[in-house]
Amino acid sequence: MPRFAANLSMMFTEVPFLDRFAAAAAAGFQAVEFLFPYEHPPEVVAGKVKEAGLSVALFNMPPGDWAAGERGMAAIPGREAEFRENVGVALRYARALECRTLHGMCGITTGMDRAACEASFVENYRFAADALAAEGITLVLEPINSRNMPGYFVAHQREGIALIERVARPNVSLQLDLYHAQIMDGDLSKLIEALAGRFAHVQVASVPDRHEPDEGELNFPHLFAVLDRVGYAGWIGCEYNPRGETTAGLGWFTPFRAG
Ligand SMILES: O=C(O)C(=O)[C@@H](O)CO
Ligand SMILES: [Mg+2]
Repeated sequence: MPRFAANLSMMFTEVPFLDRFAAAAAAGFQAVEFLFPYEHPPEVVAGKVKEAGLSVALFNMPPGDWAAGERGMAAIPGREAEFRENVGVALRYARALECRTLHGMCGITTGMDRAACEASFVENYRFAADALAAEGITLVLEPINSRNMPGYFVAHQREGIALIERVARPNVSLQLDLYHAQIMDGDLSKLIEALAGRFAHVQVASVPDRHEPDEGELNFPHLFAVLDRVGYAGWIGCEYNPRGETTAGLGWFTPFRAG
């Protein structure tokens, strides 16, 4: 049975960030994920998580200057000191939120020397993985489609796997976002089977419009069954932009609600 985490950066945006935890719980979610919690102190976010009785499935390490177009720095040569400092920041939040999976965004690497970017990525991910291992935290790498994020360091799932193999740390894994995977790779049933055991987090949204997983070119009941069949027992993040009001679009979730 798939287990879904509401993505609070995209869902329940009718209310301020700190109120989205209660809204997700009221809608029947038992877990949440979000991009960045850093505008609020860790203990404040942790209080909201606790009050709502939720688990935090995933969040991202600080990405640099998001408003200026930065999308992480794990693969940006020259930004190693900042990346490493951010490991400490993310770790403080992960401890407070009891979150065991962190996504380290890599950056836009257009025009940069690929070998230098890969070398920086491997060293940065090793550093982060070693720091997080002591806390039982897994670091995940997410390939992101080149239509929504042109120039992002990694766009294809198998490219992500090859990079993870180079990092060679047991607590580094793939974040399999089926929205990006469909756009860049396709053949999702076989892809999930081929990657089974090598992804630690899954995300979903319809393709091409990134809405609820009940429309578009993907057959979600089938894909959820494939994830079950290959033994994936982790969270599935609902990283979609609701078509309208968030709760009005949750019909697809009714069969999966707990209780
Ligand atoms: O865009 C996505 O997909 C994500 O999962 C984000 O964490 C990265 O922008
Ligand atoms: Mg994603």
